[in-house]
Amino acid sequence: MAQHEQQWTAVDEYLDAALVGQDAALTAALEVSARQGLPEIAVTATQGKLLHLLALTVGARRILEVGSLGGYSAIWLARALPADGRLISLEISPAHAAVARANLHEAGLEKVAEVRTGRAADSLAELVDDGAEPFDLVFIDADKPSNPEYVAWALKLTRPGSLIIVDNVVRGGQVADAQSTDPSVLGVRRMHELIAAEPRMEATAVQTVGAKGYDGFTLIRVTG
Ligand SMILES: C[S@@+](CC[C@H](N)C(=O)[O-])C[C@H]1O[C@@H](n2cnc3c(N)ncnc32)[C@H](O)[C@@H]1O
Ligand SMILES: [Mg+2]
Repeated sequence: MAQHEQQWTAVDEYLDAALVGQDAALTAALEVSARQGLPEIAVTATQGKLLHLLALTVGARRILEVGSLGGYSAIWLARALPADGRLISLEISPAHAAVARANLHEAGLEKVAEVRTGRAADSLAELVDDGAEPFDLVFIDADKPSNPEYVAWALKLTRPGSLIIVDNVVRGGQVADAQSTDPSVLGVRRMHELIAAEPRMEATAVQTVGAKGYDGFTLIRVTG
């Protein structure tokens, strides 16, 4: 690991200890996910807590997540919901979805959180067809080439004032490379073009470093 990456990880460890703390359900969720062979690509603890605090700050009652993996970020988000709130998380892999459901159950969140298996594009279309109530917060963290599509669906499934958060938009800095042919970089760049051209969205992005490397979030407020 390069020296700056060691430092980012050390700072994440310090921040976890200083501000986040240990949590049995979240630790267990990561342990179970690793044991089941899921890739270690969940958000970090400091990022999970950021999602949690943002959901509390917008008073989210309904949260939509695209990309569950083992349910780690879903636990952080669902814990911000009131008792009658709802989190729907979309996951293509039946194996990942099963781990996420078990982890949400172990965290005592099975009454508010649901994992739907299938291609997110299909599940999102179903939510629109079913006339789902608008979501207050959407967290997009699945296959990056589909980001433009996911943001377009999220706009249909939210209301003015909703917050949409997209993970992994910096990609180690590759996002700034206009010549990149990487499908994930292209997905993020096209998503930003779509947002910039959409009068019903206002957005910014933050670059992040930490235990999971150099990346970032795009934050979108739905304005109309
Ligand atoms: C980065 S992981 C999600 C991490 C999770 N949000 C967390 O931080 O704990 C991305 C997930 O998206 C899922 N995924 C990939 N393509 C998908 C698709 N087309 N529809 C739904 N889920 C998809 C993957 O199987 C994987 O579990
Ligand atoms: Mg991510």
